[in-house]
Amino acid sequence: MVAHSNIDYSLYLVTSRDTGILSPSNDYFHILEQALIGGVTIVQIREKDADTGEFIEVARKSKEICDRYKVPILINDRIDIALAIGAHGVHVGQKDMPVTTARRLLPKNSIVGIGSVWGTRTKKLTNPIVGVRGVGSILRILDGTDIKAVAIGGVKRANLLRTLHGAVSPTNHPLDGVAIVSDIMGAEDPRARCEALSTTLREFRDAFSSSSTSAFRPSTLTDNWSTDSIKHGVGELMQVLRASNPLVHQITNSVVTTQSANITLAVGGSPIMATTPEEMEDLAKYPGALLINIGTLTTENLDGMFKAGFFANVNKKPLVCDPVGVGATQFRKGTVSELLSTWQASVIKGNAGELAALAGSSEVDAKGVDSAGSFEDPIKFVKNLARRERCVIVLTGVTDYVSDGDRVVLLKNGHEMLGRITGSGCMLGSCIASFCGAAASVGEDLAVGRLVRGDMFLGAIAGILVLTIASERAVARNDVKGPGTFLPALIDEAAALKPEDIIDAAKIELA
Ligand SMILES: Nc1ncnc2c1ncn2[C@@H]1O[C@H](COP(=O)(O)OP(=O)(O)OP(=O)(O)O)[C@@H](O)[C@H]1O
Ligand SMILES: Cc1ncsc1CCO
Repeated sequence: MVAHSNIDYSLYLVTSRDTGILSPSNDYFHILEQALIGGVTIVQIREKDADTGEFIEVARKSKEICDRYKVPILINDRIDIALAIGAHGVHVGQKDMPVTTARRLLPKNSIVGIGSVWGTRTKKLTNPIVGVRGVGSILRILDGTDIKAVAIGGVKRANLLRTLHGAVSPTNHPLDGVAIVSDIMGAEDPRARCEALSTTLREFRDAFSSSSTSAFRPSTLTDNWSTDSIKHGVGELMQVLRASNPLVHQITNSVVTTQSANITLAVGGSPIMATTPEEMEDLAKYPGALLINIGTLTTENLDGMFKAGFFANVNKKPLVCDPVGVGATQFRKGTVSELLSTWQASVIKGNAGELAALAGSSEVDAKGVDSAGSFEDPIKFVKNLARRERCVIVLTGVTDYVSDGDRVVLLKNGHEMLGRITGSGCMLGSCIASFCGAAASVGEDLAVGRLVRGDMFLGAIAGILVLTIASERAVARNDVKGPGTFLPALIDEAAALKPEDIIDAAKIELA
């Protein structure tokens, strides 16, 4: 923690002369200068093993370089050295001080480091990993203060946008910056690395400040949205999906794999049900979307889920998460929490039991993969959860609720026959992923500074309307006698559905 005013903390370099970190072709002072040219906004000199004389020497020379670029310099831990070289401040590591205490004790213009966000190579972790979502909760405690906060621990180019996106409180309090060691000090080209980091920071800030609510709202529906504009938007997206035929990569459960692949084909997507971790990076390069459904979770298929989601974020692809049965066991709960701390979902869908478990609410119980109740105020629930998880939330049931944290849409189509076959929720996940893939294919203009291309809110609504309206049409057929004949008829009706059918049949309410 340091006390200083008017400092831009956004790209905060913490130095290291550890030969295990520095790339062999680069000299420490060269790296520092290149990093400053590349856009570092503040430097903290950290020396692990140097004696006082050597520390002063390194600090003095580093300050000369920082002064040339008018970038403030802080010294780690050593007030004497900070005073000796005329540094702008000192970083005093108050290791275990809780943020609530820091909030009370810290002087004006202080800064706290929140971490570790990710694992890190630079030190043995003394702080537990708080995870990106954990940073958001800590930032909330700093609401109403002028204490600045930077995220520390394992932040790097590959996870920077995900870190910035996720590390925002539900009250919309963002980070002031990120502290980075090895991703800069160990880079082959530290200047290029810092330029890339600065660009991401700037683009995120612009996207964040240009949005009336929050930068995670990946939606094109304007403030003039209406049930009509939604219906027409969905109709257009149906055409886009059939024309663009996006790859819909699904890691799903063994109960529903075939019917999920078939419903994906019916709505216009191209399914691939690949689970092996080694394939995830390549698959993420194709345009389309990813669905992760934990219905038959095993320790073996977890690695693929972590990797697939990570690469989906890197490529700004829609990621739909279906936390099937998350309330049923501790294993599922722990795993979903870890998955959501690692990657950012674009849409999370679940029934009341699943979403209550995810939110840590005891209001609705789960009965295995089914829900045993409903929320008293589902509108408030989905809105709050969307804000906390920083994505679109779909709560399924007789009425489906969709929220982006700002708006809530109620969708009242569907038939009770959907509750009489297994995997209707899972097929809904496939439909949502397919439509989000279509939305991404026309959403390039929404991608800058955001973690996903395209309008995920409309994608989620489209997936629900298509499946539920197809279910109504299937039940109305003479050849459908019960759940057994319903399933193939549902797939047929989804394949035959036209945009006009949505416009005629959609039952939409705006909350
Ligand atoms: N009784 C009903 N009336 C209308 N629609 C329904 C009904 N039951 C389910 N649905 C629709 O079915 C879709 C799936 O929702 P549901 O809540 O059944 O998922 P789920 O419990 O996750 O399913 P599963 O575990 O079988 O995959 C939603 O779009 C929902 O609107
Ligand atoms: C029945 C069932 N069990 C695990 S996944 C699944 C499919 C519906 O969610």
